Amino acid sequence: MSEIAKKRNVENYEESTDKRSSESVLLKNNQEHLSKRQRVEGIDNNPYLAHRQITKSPLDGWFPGRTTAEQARIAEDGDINPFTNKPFSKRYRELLKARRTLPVHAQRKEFLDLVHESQFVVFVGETGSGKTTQIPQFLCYDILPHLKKKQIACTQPRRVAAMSVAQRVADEMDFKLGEEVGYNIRFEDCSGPKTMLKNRYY
Ligand SMILES: Nc1ncnc2c1ncn2[C@@H]1O[C@H](COP(=O)(O)OP(=O)(O)OP(=O)(O)O)[C@@H](O)[C@H]1O
Repeated sequence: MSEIAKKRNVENYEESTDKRSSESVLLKNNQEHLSKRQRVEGIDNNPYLAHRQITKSPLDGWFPGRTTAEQARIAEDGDINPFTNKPFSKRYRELLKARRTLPVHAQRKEFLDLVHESQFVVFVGETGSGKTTQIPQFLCYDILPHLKKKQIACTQPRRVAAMSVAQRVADEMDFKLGEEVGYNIRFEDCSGPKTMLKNRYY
C-alpha cells in the first residue's frame, strides 16, 4: 500500500471513529430525555425506540372491581398518576401523607372486601374520618371508571359542598377540577368527557 493510500485509510478511520463517538454522545443525550422509569426498564432502553414513548401503566394487570388495597397503595405511591399518566406533583405527595392518617385508610382493605362481595354497603364513620373525600377515591382505584367511560356519582347536601368537595378531591388525586373530577349543581355543570367522579347537588 502506498504512503498516500495508507494516510487516506488512517484519515478515514479517524473520521469514522469521530463520527461514531459523536453519534454515541447524541444517543446518550437522547437517553437523558427518557424518564427514569424508561431507562430502568430494558424494553425502553433502546434509544432508537425513544420516539415511541413506550410506558407501562401502573394499572396494568388490574381487574376492575377486583383490586386490592395494596395495589392502590403502590399506585398512589408511584411516580406516575395512573389516570393521567403524568408525574405526580409535590402537592399531591403532601396531601397523600395527610390523607393516609385519616381513619378510613386503616379500613381500606375491609371496605374493598365488602364492596366486592355486596350489592349495597352502608358505611358509617365519625365526622372527619374521610367518608366524603376518600371513599370515592377508593372506588376510582377499584372500579377504574375511566376504562369504560363510567362515572361515579356522589350526592352532596349543599351546592357549596358539591363544589368544595370536588375541588378537594381533584387536588388530592392531582387532577384539574372539571376534568377527571367535576361537579354538577343546578344550572352549572363543571365536568368534561374525561370526568369519572362527579359531585352532584340538585
Ligand atoms: N377542602 C378541604 N380543605 C382542607 N381539608 C379538608 C377539605 N375537605 C376535607 N378536608 C379534611 O379532610 C378530612 C376528611 O374530610 P371528609 O369530609 O372526607 O370527612 P367525612 O368523614 O366525610 O366528614 P363528615 O361526616 O363531616 O362529612 C377532614 O379532616 C377534613 O378536615
